[in-house]
Amino acid sequence: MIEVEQLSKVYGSTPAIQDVTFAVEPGEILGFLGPNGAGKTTTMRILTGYLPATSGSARVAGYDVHEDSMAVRQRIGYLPETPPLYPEMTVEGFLYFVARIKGVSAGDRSRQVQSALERCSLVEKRKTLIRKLSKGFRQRVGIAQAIVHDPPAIILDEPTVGLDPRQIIEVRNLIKNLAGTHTVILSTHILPEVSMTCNRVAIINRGRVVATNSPENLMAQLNAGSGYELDVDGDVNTVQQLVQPIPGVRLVEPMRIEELADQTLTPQRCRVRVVAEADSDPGRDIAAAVVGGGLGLYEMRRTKASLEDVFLQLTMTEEKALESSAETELSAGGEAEPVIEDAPGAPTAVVSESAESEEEA
Ligand SMILES: Nc1ncnc2c1ncn2[C@@H]1O[C@H](COP(=O)(O)OP(=O)(O)OP(=O)(O)O)[C@@H](O)[C@H]1O
Repeated sequence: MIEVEQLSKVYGSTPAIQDVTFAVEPGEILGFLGPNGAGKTTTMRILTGYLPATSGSARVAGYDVHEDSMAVRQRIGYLPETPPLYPEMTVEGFLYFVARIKGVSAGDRSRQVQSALERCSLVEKRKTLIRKLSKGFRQRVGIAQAIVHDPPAIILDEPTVGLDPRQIIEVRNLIKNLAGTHTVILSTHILPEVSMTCNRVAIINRGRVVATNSPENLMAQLNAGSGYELDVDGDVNTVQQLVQPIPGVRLVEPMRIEELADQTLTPQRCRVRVVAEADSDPGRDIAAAVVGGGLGLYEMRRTKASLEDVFLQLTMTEEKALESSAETELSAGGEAEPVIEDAPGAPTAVVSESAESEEEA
């Protein structure tokens, strides 16, 4: 349904994405996952026909996004990070308006608008002015405008940013319900969003796709190690100095505030996550190092490898490879790092030779 091959975009002299290749099968939800600035929005905007690529090709339902951009726009629903809503229109009036400009025939409009209202749980708000809606409801209107013309493909860019936890659950359920009847790309930097909503994930880092697969296969493919969570009477730096050198330890990092169930931390106490190398079990040595270093160990528990571990492993692998490739290039002109992909890439026609900045199609 969606095929992206060797897609690149250069802004001025800055490459935003390079040789991005992936495919999304009909009915599938693909999580497009990457840190800030990785190139997600650039890829989504090329796919939706709003931005020309510098090279490579992308097709939606068989139509080239550059050559047949009108056909693509009719077959794709797009929720940008900031949905383009008209605040002075009612929800229903806005959806009728979008249906009309997306080419839904007059005879079908009423049925399609009603269907979008129902799918997005907006029936009770149909007569409400958009400016009077909460952010969560506005996001639903954003999704409703993306699906009102019943497109086979839907692209959602960071659909849950800024929502409260209850709204996040509702929007994720709504997205899951689109699977099967629609092909969805969900662009996000939120890892749990991908595990909860998507059957496949493409990880993008620094403009390059570094892996595409199901989350489970990615973990198996990379043989990601398990890990530990530690609650320590000591500061993070000291824990890192004690634990990082232990054989079998890949990474020691502080846990983020939102992952912590309580707020009992003081400057003298920290929680850290330790990611272990595959096929290693350094738990005993970690406990001994912490206690032997004079720190109190309140709690230590095993954790299973997560998508986050895979993400860290992939992005760290690439950063290390980039560093070593830069070093090699300085001395001898070396090769770039390998990437892990299940979709074979093939060189394709150049879409546009221009290296423009900030322009739109
Ligand atoms: N119009 C532009 N002109 C110049 N550079 C740009 C432009 N838009 C994006 N970039 C650069 O291209 C790279 C990719 O940006 P992009 O917005 O696609 O990333 P992203 O993964 O969507 O990030 P975020 O999650 O922060 O939105 C970044 O380095 C960004 O600074």
